[in-house]
Amino acid sequence: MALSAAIHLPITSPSRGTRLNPVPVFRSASFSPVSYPVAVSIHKGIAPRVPSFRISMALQAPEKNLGASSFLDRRESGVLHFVKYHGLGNDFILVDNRDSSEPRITPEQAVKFCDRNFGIGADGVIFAMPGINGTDYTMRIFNSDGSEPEMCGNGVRCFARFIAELENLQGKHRFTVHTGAGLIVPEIQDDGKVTVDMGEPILKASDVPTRLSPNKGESVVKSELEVDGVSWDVTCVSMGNPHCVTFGNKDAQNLMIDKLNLAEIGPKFEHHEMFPARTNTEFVQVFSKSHLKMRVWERGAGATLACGTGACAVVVAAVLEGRAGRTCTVDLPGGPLEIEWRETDNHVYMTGPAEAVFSGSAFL
Ligand SMILES: N[C@@H](CCC[C@H](N)C(=O)O)C(=O)O
Repeated sequence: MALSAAIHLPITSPSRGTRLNPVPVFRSASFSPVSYPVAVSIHKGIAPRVPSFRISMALQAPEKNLGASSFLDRRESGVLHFVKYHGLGNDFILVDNRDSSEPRITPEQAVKFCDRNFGIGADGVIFAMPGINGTDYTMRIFNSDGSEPEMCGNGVRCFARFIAELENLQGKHRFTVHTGAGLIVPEIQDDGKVTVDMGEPILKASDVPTRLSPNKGESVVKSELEVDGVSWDVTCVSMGNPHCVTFGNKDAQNLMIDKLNLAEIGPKFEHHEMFPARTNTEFVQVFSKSHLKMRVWERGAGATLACGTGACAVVVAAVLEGRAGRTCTVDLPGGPLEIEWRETDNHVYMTGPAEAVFSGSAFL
């Protein structure tokens, strides 16, 4: 006998301040001889303002003896609850790790979860951990290749929004976050955007690190770097993580960045012998003293739609090369970031969006 089944897929939009304790996507199914609601919660729309809607449909299901302990219940013990966020398309799996200073998953598992075909799909996994040295929280991140970078600009904006949801905070909020790049201070604005005090850029060549010889004090500014038979002009900046910024090469003084074959040239910069810790690379086009456009090849993640630390490094490099002022809009494939390298404290400030996309549970 076939049963009539009503399936409701509530795609909810909790109001601002709804606790976002990651909840499993899959819940047990309860059955009766006549109809059964299957509560498959797709936690889409964690962020406010995402419209909620409901899908109902009827289907014919074969009669089965599905007891209280279903396959999905049994798998509950071996799952990772997560929330997926993005900052201008640079996307991350956020994990509530506030009860432990050990990441809940290994770098190898992070590689699997970041896979866009065989996993959840992301540029990295970010762990929200207890603070140390008097900070509110610690942020750690694994790139999609499993390596662990010191910092992530778009990631820390997502991190701030994630913490606000976990802690049920509303409106303007500021956190102190310990990272591999030291103290980072994100502040959620009234409009939901996040402004981050990214600290001071590091310019000393050996600290970036780069093996290129310093040519401006201890820094490397508009130096020649041979990549694949082409001589590029590069400036090396660390925002806690290493960046190599280029505005052109000997053949093309002003890059037309849309024409670049990033997948071909990017890895050659990333693995260049002049960068002992590998590097992120930004290719930049200047529209005006306050408007730049960049594409990025990220260390450990490849071509991404945005890179926050990269946009900061680009403005620092543009100022050092005399191409731009200290306050710029930087266009990235995923959208714009506002960057200021403040003269008074030498800190770089980044402002941009961060959005929750969905929550779920992944099998470990
Ligand atoms: N996308 C990030 C940077 C993430 C780390 C980077 N891939 C590295 O290895 O340094 C950002 O927004 O800053």
